[in-house]
Amino acid sequence: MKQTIIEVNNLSVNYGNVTALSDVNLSIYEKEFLTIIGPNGGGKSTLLKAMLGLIAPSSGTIDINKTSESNRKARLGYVPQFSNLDKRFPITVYDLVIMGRFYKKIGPFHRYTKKDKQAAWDTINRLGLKDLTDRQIGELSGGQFQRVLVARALVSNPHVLMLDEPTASVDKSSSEDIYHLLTELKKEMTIIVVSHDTTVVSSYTESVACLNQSLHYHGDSELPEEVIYETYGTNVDIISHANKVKHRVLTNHEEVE
Ligand SMILES: Nc1ncnc2c1ncn2[C@@H]1O[C@H](COP(=O)(O)OP(=O)(O)OP(=O)(O)O)[C@@H](O)[C@H]1O
Repeated sequence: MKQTIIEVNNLSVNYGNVTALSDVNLSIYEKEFLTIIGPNGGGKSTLLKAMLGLIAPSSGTIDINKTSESNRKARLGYVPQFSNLDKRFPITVYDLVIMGRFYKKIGPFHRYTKKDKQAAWDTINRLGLKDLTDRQIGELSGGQFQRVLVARALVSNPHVLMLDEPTASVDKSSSEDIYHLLTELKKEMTIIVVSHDTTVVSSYTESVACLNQSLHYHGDSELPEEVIYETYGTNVDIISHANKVKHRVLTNHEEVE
C-alpha cells in the first residue's frame, strides 16, 4: 500500500487581508509524481513554501511523515522559481551545488566535509554537469541553470523534490530533458511540480491537483474539462500544441499536429 509522505490538513494561509489558501486538504504519497496547477496568484508557491516550513499556516496543519525506508522524517528538496533568482551573483556551478548541503545546522565558519564534497561531485556527475563545474552561473543557458538548481536540491538526498515552475524559463528541448530527469528521479523520490500552465500536465505525471485558493481537484491526470474551467475561469487556453512535452491533459481531446 502507498504510504503518505506529506499530509496537508485544513490549511489556510493569509497575508494580511489576502487569503492565499483556504481550507486545503491534500495527501501526497511516496514516489508519486504530482503536478499542482492553477492560475497566477492561485496560491501554488504559498503551498510549497508552507510545506517547506518557510511560511506558517494561519490555520490547519502540515505533517511531514517518516519514510517507509527509515525511521526519519522525509527530507524535502526545493527548486525555487527561476525568475526569482539573480544569475549575476558571482558563484560557480560547483559552489551553488554544494550549497545544497546547507540543510544541516551549521555555524558561521562552516567548512564542507569530505562527505559534502563527495555528495556534490556525485550529483554533478549524475546530472551531466561535470564540464560546467567551474563556470559562473551567469554564463549558463536557461536549461543548464535549471539543471544546476535541481542538482543543488538533490545534493541533500531528499525524499521529496519540489519544483516551482521548472520549465517556465527554458526552451522546449530543455523542458523535455527536465521531465526525463524527473521521471528517472521519481523511481527514488516523490516529485511535486508546480505550474500555472496546464500544458505541463505531461504524460509523466501520475496525478494532478488544481489549486485556486482552495483545492478544486486532486486525482488522475486525465483532467475533466469542467475542473479546468472551475479552477481557471473560462478564459483559459487549455491545450498548447506548441509544447512538445508529451501530455494527456483532457478527456475528449484530439491531438492536432
Ligand atoms: N509575501 C506576500 N505578501 C503578501 N501577499 C502575498 C505574498 N506572497 C504571495 N502573496 C499573495 O498571495 C496570493 C498567492 O500567491 P502565490 O505566489 O502563492 O501564487 P502562485 O499560484 O504561486 O502564483 P504564480 O503562478 O503567479 O507564481 C497572491 O494573491 C499573492 O499576491
